[in-house]
Amino acid sequence: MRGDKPLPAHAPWCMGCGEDNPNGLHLEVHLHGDHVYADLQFDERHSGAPGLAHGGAISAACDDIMGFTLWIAETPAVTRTLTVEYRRPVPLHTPVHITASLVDETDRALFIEANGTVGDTTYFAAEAVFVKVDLSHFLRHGDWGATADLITRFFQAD
Ligand SMILES: CCCCCCCCCCCC(=O)SCCNC(=O)CCNC(=O)[C@H](O)C(C)(C)COP(=O)(O)OP(=O)(O)OC[C@H]1O[C@@H](n2cnc3c(N)ncnc32)[C@H](O)[C@@H]1OP(=O)(O)O
Repeated sequence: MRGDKPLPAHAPWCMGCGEDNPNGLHLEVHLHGDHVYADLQFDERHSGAPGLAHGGAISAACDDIMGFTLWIAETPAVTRTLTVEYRRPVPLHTPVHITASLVDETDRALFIEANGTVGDTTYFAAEAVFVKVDLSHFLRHGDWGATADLITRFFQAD
């Protein structure tokens, strides 16, 4: 059983967890046992209907935290499908606890679930399939320096 451990952001400008992205969600993700978690509050940068979080922002939070189960799976992978069930509207400036865990795995695919709660109530839940990729996936689209930084962040939490 792994202890509680902070994980590094995917990248400084990552919209989900990057510390340098002024409009990001700034997720601070921890590994705890067989799951990862973060506590966040949506604000006006993430609003949809007045006073409520945008569905896309909620989806982004799910996608990003699921991207931290890669430390559990110990493999790079990217989102192939993501389904979000929006059970209740999420008010801005409200503490949300979000968790994600790896529920199954094949040679190429990771099956991941996420859950967002306010208090004891689930406000949203998500399922995703991530497909394992090798590092060339990132090198094809990012510059070498940024990709090296990504790889360093991925392995520094070991
Ligand atoms: C340093 C690291 C840091 C890691 C840092 C990670 C950062 C994460 C950030 C958060 C997450 C993101 O935002 S990720 C960004 C959003 N996602 C993307 O940009 C991905 C775009 N899509 C792609 O690049 C591509 O479609 C891939 C790589 C996902 C897959 O391409 P492909 O390899 O040609 O795909 P394909 O052959 O069809 O499928 C591969 C295998 O997966 C299986 N598969 C595919 N879909 C499914 C499915 N729904 N359910 C079951 N299995 C499936 C197939 O059967 C196949 O198995 P078999 O027949 O081989 O057995």
